[in-house]
This record gives sequence, structure tokens and C-alpha cells, in this order.
Amino acid sequence: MQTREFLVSAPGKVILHGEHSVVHGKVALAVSLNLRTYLRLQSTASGEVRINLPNIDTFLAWEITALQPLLAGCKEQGDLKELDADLLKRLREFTGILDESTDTRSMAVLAFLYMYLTVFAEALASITVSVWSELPTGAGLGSSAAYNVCLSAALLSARGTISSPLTPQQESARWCKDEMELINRWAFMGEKIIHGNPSGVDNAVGTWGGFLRYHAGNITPLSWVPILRILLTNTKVPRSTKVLVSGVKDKINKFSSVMKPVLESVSAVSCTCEQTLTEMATHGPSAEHYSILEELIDINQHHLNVMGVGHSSLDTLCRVTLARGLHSKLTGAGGGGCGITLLRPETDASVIQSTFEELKSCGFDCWETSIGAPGVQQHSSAALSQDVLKILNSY
Ligand SMILES: Nc1ncnc2c1ncn2[C@@H]1O[C@H](COP(=O)(O)OP(=O)(O)O)[C@@H](O)[C@H]1O
Ligand SMILES: C[C@@](O)(CCOP(=O)(O)O)CC(=O)O
Ligand SMILES: [Mg+2]
Repeated sequence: MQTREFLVSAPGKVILHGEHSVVHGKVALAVSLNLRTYLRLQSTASGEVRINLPNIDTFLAWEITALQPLLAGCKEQGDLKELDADLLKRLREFTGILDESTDTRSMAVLAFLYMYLTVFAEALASITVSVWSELPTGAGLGSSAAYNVCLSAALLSARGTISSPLTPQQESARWCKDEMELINRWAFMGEKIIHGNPSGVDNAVGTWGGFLRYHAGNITPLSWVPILRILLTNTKVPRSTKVLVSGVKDKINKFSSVMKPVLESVSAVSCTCEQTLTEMATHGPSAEHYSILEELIDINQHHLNVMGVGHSSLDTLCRVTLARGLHSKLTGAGGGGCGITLLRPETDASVIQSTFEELKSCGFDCWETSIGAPGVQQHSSAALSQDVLKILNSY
């Protein structure tokens, strides 16, 4: 344990195209959001590990001496592709969290304890970890990935496995490429616990930030992509990524010859979108480019409905926005949660205002977002707003 206090943050994400298909090896395009999750880690002398998760009203502590026996017979973490199933089983027995459980608190606690035990396996440290997020939890904006990336970065740095990049002169700092790759791989373990079968796109965006193309574990930054104006709508319909991802898998198994072309077509949507964005960056954006982007959004939304991850609230979003010539699709796992609407550079403020009003009257939250935020960072307290510090410091 090298540090007494550690502050980190990681962004949420929006998937433009490729959610669900990306789990089955297809191409996805995703971009970081200006909404972040913040984590404070303190070393203590209490002999306890404590976690404070105010977003989900969870405040728990365990004696280190009670956790130690869980590590008996633990394997080396190896290439961080698979979870240690025996450790996870012991953890489930210890916490009383059942295999089929998908509730918010259970998933967050399991991911934390698993990561803590495996990172600190050689010498369990007495720490308090507090996490607070600007992201809605379980709404398709990658809150689980931002949570896991923060945990991974803070625990690995506190353990001394990776450096603590912040110098006294800096307000924020990032790790080197190799260390970021390690952060990403450990965060993926947390995603495996929360999602069951994650593609890795969300933790990649949380780690690296910016606009990414993700394909079968290969991450390509698309830094040249033109700035897009995106409206985000949270239908506030709760859903679990784990349940939705497993539903799509069941459908693929049941109707393999029907579903495989759908996944292939979504991949082609991602590639065509990438091509269009390249043309927009090279030749300057035109109305035709925007028409293509809009049609691709409509096509993908239909495909996602075919996969069974639509919801009547998302249909409402599409209908309300289309009535004003705007095109929307769900983002993330669907089944409720959030949707994105593409705005044109010239979309009039009055159109946006009336869209906001109608969506709000449906009970939804709606805002114009800013995309392309930096990935995981370490901060000094001077870098964080008073509001965030007040929450993190109150435990
Ligand atoms: N700020 C947070 N505090 C505690 N747990 C969180 C937080 N953000 C996310 N989580 C965990 O991530 C889960 C949500 O993940 P998921 O269903 O993948 O939705 P999404 O990633 O789209 O928000 C929650 O149930 C919780 O376990
Ligand atoms: C559905 C999926 O493509 C994205 C899930 O994102 P979110 O957890 O709903 O933010 C799953 C994945 O890629 O792991
Ligand atoms: Mg998630």
C-alpha cells in the first residue's frame, strides 16, 4: 500500500452502433460522455475494507480477517480473460449473493470484493473506497464500466501494481499505455461479474476515452471523427444489461439462421457509419451525409427491436423525435434505459426545445450531451468540484 488517498474518475459512454452485436464479435462504434464516475480510496488502520456507494444507498464493511480465508487456494490472475470461478463461488457463499441475482447492490458488491481480493491477494490492505457517479445507474450509459474502470485504476495504483501518475504540480494525470491496458483488463473482470458476457467495449471507452471502433477486442481510436450533436433521453425504465445480453444469446441459439444475418447487418451499419464519418471529416459534412447517418440509425433501431431489446418507451422516443424530423435509437443494452437522437448542425433551438418538452411530458429526462471526454484519470482534490468532493469526503 503506497498511497494514503487516491482520487480517480472515468467517463460513461454512448454506443452509436453495434450494441449486442459486439458481444458476438461484430463491429461497434462508441464514444465517451461528459458524465463521469468518481472514486476516492483511503488507506486506513481500521483492519476493515469499507465501501460507500451513495448512488445505490449501499454502505458496507468487512473485517480483513474474515475475508482472508476466501483467498485459500486462489490461482494467479494470469491473462485476465476468465474469472476465477472458485473464488467467485466462495464470494457468493460468503456474501449470500445467489448465482441468478442481478440486483444493483449485489452486482456492485461482488465486483468490488472480487477485484479487491484479486488485486490485494498477497496482503489484504485496510481501505475505504467511496464511489459516486453523475451517470444514471443501469440506463445504458456504461455506469458499470465507469465503476469498474475506477475500481481497477484505484486498486491497482494503491497496491503499487501500476504507478500513481499524478505529480504535485498536476491537477489530473493519466497512466502510460501499458498501465492503461492493465486497468482495462481488470475492469473487464468487473464487467464480467456485472454483465455475465461483456464485449469489452464499455470498459475500453471508460479507460481510453474519445471515439473508438471496437471489434473482437481490437480497439481503434477514431480521433478524426467530426463532432456530432447528440440528444440523450433517459426513459427511466429500469433494466439489467446482464438479463438483456443473455436474452439476445437465447434468441441467437433458438433462431441461429434468422439472427446471424441481423448481427451481420448491424456490423455493416457500424462500418457504413464509420465510412460516412470519414467522408465527413475529409470533405466536410453535407446534408447527404446526415441523411445517411439518420437512415442508419433507423435501420439499427429496427434490428435492435428484432433482437428483442426494444421497449415501448423507446418507441415513444423514436415517434416523438421523428415527428420533428429527428432520428433516434436505443443506446447500450436497451429494454428501456437511454436512447440517442442525432441533431444536425443547423437543427433549430426551437425544435430542440419542443422535443425536450414533449419528451419530458412523457416522464423522460432529456439533454443535449457533449461527447469525447478523456478516459480514466487520477486527480488532485483541486481538480474536482466542491460538490463531488463533498460527497466523496463525507464517508
Ligand atoms: N455509481 C455506482 N455505484 C455502485 N454501483 C454501480 C454504480 N454505477 C454502476 N454500478 C453497478 O453497475 C450496475 C449497472 O450496470 P448495467 O446493468 O451494465 O447498466 P449500465 O452499465 O448501462 O449503467 C449496477 O446494478 C451496479 O451494480
Ligand atoms: C449490450 C452491450 O453491447 C452494451 C451494454 O452497455 P450498458 O451496460 O447497457 O451501458 C453489451 C456489451 O457490449 O458488453
Ligand atoms: Mg453496463
